[in-house]
Order: sequence, then C-alpha cells, then structure tokens
Amino acid sequence: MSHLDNIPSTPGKFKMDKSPYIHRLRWHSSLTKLTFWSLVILGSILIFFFRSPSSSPLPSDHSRRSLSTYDWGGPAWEKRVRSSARVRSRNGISVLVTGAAGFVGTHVSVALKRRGDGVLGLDNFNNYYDQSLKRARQALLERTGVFVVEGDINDSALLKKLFEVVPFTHVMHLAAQAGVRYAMENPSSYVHSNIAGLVSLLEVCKSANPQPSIVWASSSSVYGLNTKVPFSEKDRTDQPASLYAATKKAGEEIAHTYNHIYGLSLTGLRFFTVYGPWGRPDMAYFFFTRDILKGKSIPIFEGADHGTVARDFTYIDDIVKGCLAALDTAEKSTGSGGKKKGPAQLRVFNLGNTSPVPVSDLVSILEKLLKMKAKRNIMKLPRNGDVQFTHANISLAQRELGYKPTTDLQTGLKKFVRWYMNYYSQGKKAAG
Ligand SMILES: O=C(O)[C@H]1O[C@H](OP(=O)(O)OP(=O)(O)OC[C@H]2O[C@@H](n3ccc(=O)[nH]c3=O)[C@H](O)[C@@H]2O)[C@H](O)[C@@H](O)[C@@H]1O
Repeated sequence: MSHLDNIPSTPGKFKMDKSPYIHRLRWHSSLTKLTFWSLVILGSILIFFFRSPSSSPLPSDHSRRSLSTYDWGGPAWEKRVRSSARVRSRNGISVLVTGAAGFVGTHVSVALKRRGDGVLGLDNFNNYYDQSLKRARQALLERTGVFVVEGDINDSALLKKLFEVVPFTHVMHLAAQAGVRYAMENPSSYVHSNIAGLVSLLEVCKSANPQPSIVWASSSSVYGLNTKVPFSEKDRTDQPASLYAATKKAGEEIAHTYNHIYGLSLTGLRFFTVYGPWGRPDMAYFFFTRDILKGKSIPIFEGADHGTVARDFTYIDDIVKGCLAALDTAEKSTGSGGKKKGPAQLRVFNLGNTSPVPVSDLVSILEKLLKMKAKRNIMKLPRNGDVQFTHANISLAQRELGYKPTTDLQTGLKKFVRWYMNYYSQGKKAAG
C-alpha cells in the first residue's frame, strides 16, 4: 500500500478511521509522551500564528499601518474642519483639497479661499522633499483661513469622517506622488498614492450623499513616447515612458470607471511642467537655481545627436485659473447612495503654456536673473522616464474653460527667483 492510498478521492469525504485514535490511546498510556505531543502541537500553533504572513488580520503593508499614526477627530477638530469649509460668498462652493500643502494645492486653496469658497485641506506631509517647505506652506494656508488636516488619502475612515462633517460639493484632488525620475527609486510610492489613494478617495466620494464633483491632477507625461505635437487630448496615451506616467494614465482609466458605474462627475487636468513661487525642490528649475547660487554644476540633458530637450513650462497662476475654471464648470455628479442615476460629466484637459522652451534656455534665463554663470554639465537624456519634448494644444481648455495662459517663462521665473531669494534669505536653508 503506497502512502497515496490514504488520500481521499473526494474532498470533504475523507473520514479518519478509528485506528489512529485507538493507536494513540495506547501511546497516551505514557504521560511523558502525552506532554511531549501537547507541547509539539501548541508550539506548531504558535509558530503558525506568528510566522505566517496570511495569518495576520492586519494589512502587512507598512504604508497602511502608518496611517494610524495621524491624529484626527474630536469636537474641537470637527469645529475647525467645519469652519474652514464654510462657504462665505453667495454661490460659493465647498472644496476638499487633497495635497493642500503641496505646490499646486497651496496656490489653489488660497485662490479658492480668497474668493469666498469653503476650503478644507488634506495632506500627509510625507518626506519626498523638504518637509519644512510644506510646513511653511501650511502656515501660509492657516493665515488665509485654510485648515489642513494631516492624513493620508488611503485612510478611508478619515475620508468618510470628513464627508460626514462637511457635505463637500467639490473635491480638488492634487495629492500624488510626483516626479518622473524618482519612480525608478521608489515605485511602490506611486502605486500607493496615485492608484490606491485615488481609488480610496473615489470609493468614499461615490458613497457620499450628495456625491461631490471631482477635479484631479493628471499629467502631460501621459503622452509618453507620442511624437505628434502639439499634444492634443485626442492623441494616444498608451505609451507611458515612466511608472509615474503609467500611474497617471491608470488614474484616467479609473476615473472613467467611477464615472461609468457610479455617476461621479470627473475632470482630469493634464498639467505641463508647472513652476513658480513655493514650487517643488525636486524640479529642475528649482534645484538649478539652488545649485547655480552654490556654484555647483548642473546636469543639463540633451537628446541624441545633441537634440534639444524642451518643456512647455507653465506658470502656477495660469494653472490655478485653469483649476478654478474646471471646478466652476464641473457639472454635478448624478449618483446617490453609491448608485448611478444617469450619465455624468467626464472630461480631460491639457493645461499647458503652448510654447515649449529648451532646458538650456531656461538655464540662460536663470543666469541672467541670478547674475551668475551656471556650470553646465551637458548629459545624455537618461532613459529613466524622461521624454524629449512636451507641447500642449490647449484649444479644448480654451473653449470649455476659458483657459488662456498669460505668463511667459522669463516673467514667471523672475517671480520665482524673487520668491526664492526672499524665502531662503530668511534663515531657511535650501534643502540639498
Ligand atoms: O508636466 C508634467 O506632467 C510633469 O512635469 C514635471 O516633470 P518634468 O517636465 O520632467 O520636470 P523637471 O523634472 O523639472 O524637468 C524639466 C526639464 O529639465 C530636464 N532636466 C531635469 C533634471 C536634470 O537634472 N536635468 C535636466 O536637464 C528634464 O529633462 C526636463 O526637460 C514634474 O516633475 C512632474 O511631476 C509633472 O507631472
């Protein structure tokens, strides 16, 4: 008889015959053996519960566990949330701004607040770049009357609570893991924020009553290896060149799904290399400024055969106008109680400047403004997600949003440099 003969042919029908039991009774006549086997079984159970990854009822992902470290809730906290989100103008809207302590988030929140809309910020203050800059933006927001709740978009309990406290009419979703090149270093942070975080937010929005209208940040990077310029919303976006771009593209498809199933009104904005005061230190114009001032060499990328690398750099104030116009023209979501009641609006717009500038020209402008020569280190465009050229066709945004950028790179950088010199002269060290 082979050992395979003991295996039942029908699952669930295997019945242990009595012989092992009887056999064991004989064994148990020895107390030592009983104790021994009891300990073995107990030990195995303990090892199973402590070592097996699937035995834990908690998610094993670190980022999820860290969500519980944020402190929120309580009557005083709710009061602050309500007061910040209170609409103070006729026909105003109440907006939850995610990523409020980020570059675009800060500018959009201030603009909304100033015109009398209710604004509540949400930000996880992660350490992707200098956190003190995020705290300084937060201080600016507080002075404007915007409370920034500290929390993560993956924290559904927090999101649900916020919607319980305030029936937001709109969500401006700007929280994301940004940066094209960093995606090679920390891919999971892109999935966590740009995919899981987006789904977590949309899940709560779809169940909210009333459902809010959502405007969110996509990216010019979705055009990827597309060579047809200028980039139009009708062009293909199925060849992303970085994981960052892929997660933003995934976001656009996820938006389609939530619009289709639940009647959420969704508008995606494809931002083109946004720059300006209070910007992101991981972006080229920002760290070029810092390094030129320090006398450090700066890597300037060029394409094959000395090909020009250029960007459709877009000034923050123009982007803010585009964001507000998108919020103002957003139609209401049509669902309720998690159920779609009719077709809802689904839009995507390019928000660019329509005049690409070579990166080497950006450096020349900075040299003039800083009155310092840059140490240029010309390098081959790395194959880590960068594309050679971006150029927005903005006719759709012009037609539907009245979007019309007015700031050229020279003017915008002048404002950035003024802010930079002022900000970092006040004892704040430019993060290295
Ligand atoms: O438009 C967008 O969708 C994207 O714009 C920027 O991405 P990118 O255009 O690559 O901006 P930077 O990293 O500031 O680079 C600007 C230009 O400088 C070049 N560069 C960058 C870094 C460097 O060391 N040297 C250099 O020449 C890049 O190739 C690029 O042409 C943002 O970082 C993204 O988050 C955003 O989504």
